[in-house]
Amino acid sequence: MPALHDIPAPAKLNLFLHVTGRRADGYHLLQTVFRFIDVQDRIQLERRDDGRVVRAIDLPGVPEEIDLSLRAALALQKATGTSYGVNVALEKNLPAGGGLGGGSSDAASVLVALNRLWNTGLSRQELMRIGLTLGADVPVFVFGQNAFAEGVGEDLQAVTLPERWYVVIQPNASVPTGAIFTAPDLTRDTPLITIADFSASLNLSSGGGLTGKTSAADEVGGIGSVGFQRCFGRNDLEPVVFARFEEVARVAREVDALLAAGSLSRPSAVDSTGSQCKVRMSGSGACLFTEHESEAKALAAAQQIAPKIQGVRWVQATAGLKVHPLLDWI
Ligand SMILES: C[C@@](CO)(OP(=O)(O)O)[C@H](O)COP(=O)(O)OP(=O)(O)OC[C@H]1O[C@@H](n2ccc(N)nc2=O)[C@H](O)[C@@H]1O
Ligand SMILES: Nc1ncnc2c1ncn2[C@@H]1O[C@H](COP(=O)(O)OP(=O)(O)O)[C@@H](O)[C@H]1O
Repeated sequence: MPALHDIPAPAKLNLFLHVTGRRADGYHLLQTVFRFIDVQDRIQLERRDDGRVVRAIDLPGVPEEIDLSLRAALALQKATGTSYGVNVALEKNLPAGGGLGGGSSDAASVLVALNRLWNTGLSRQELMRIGLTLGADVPVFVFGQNAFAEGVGEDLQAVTLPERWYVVIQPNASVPTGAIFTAPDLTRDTPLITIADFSASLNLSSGGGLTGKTSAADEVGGIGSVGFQRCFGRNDLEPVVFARFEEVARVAREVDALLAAGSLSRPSAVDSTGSQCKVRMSGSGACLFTEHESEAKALAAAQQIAPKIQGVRWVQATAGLKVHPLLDWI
């Protein structure tokens, strides 16, 4: 039977995440930059002639009915009327519910790969539309490029990001996304920003900016123009998560203390006072990350964090990706 092996489903980070409003259906309007990173789930797909969608490997804690990799296959079947089915074997490496979009990425990779295996011939736009019915984070993984996102996360513009490495830290907590978005203390009125505002915060002197031009803000602020990137924006979900999950708040405090003491290999960005940017949460958490200018610095930081901060589930140094590995599959 035709099959596709070792299909990657990479994680994402939200470099910042602003909640700017709320729609009538309860979904929130966001502004965020999604960056793909080089840690991934892997998927094997075997085509079936009997139309069944079968899970070939159990995923503990995730029943079949909610498994986004299977739901994606069913959604593509429904949209195209294909008579094919598939065996789906998911090698899960990404922490579930970590704010790294693992389930969404699995769904996107299944959509893109099955579109090939089933010869269904849908366009990227059509696959993104199906993805959005599965979750707000799915379209960006089908889009395939690092992106500035608006709407509920589906209105995407590609961005070119500088080469960076990250340390991703998973505290011992699982954060339910829905409950964080409905929290009464979530602020939903962060002022809108533009891509140019974000671009201006990048290290333009190394050619990593989105526009390639030095902004007035860099020249006035000074720091952006001397080879540093400035901390940009914030994650509005962070205070809500920190107030409810003490473990996440504790790990963030302890990483920040290492940063303030200069014990961590220097991250890539600084704030307006010249201090290192604080550790930041991705999505609705619980994962936290720091950003670094080189692989060596990220590896060194990960090695320092792992023994000094007790009780974390996962610490990983990883590269930011230029594009999604399946970008040219559509
Ligand atoms: C917060 C983010 C940031 O990238 O990432 P994660 O933490 O999930 O990785 C996403 O917006 C999450 O996307 P995703 O996980 O696909 O969300 P969905 O399954 O569609 O929705 C989960 C829950 O979050 C709420 N939700 C989600 C997205 C959004 N823009 N507004 C919302 O209010 C939904 O109402 C739902 O209760
Ligand atoms: N294939 C999948 N992998 C991981 N989680 C999944 C999957 N399918 C459904 N889920 C459910 O989605 C929730 C969110 O998972 P995930 O997308 O990995 O994290 P997040 O949305 O925080 O980035 C999980 O808690 C789990 O119940």
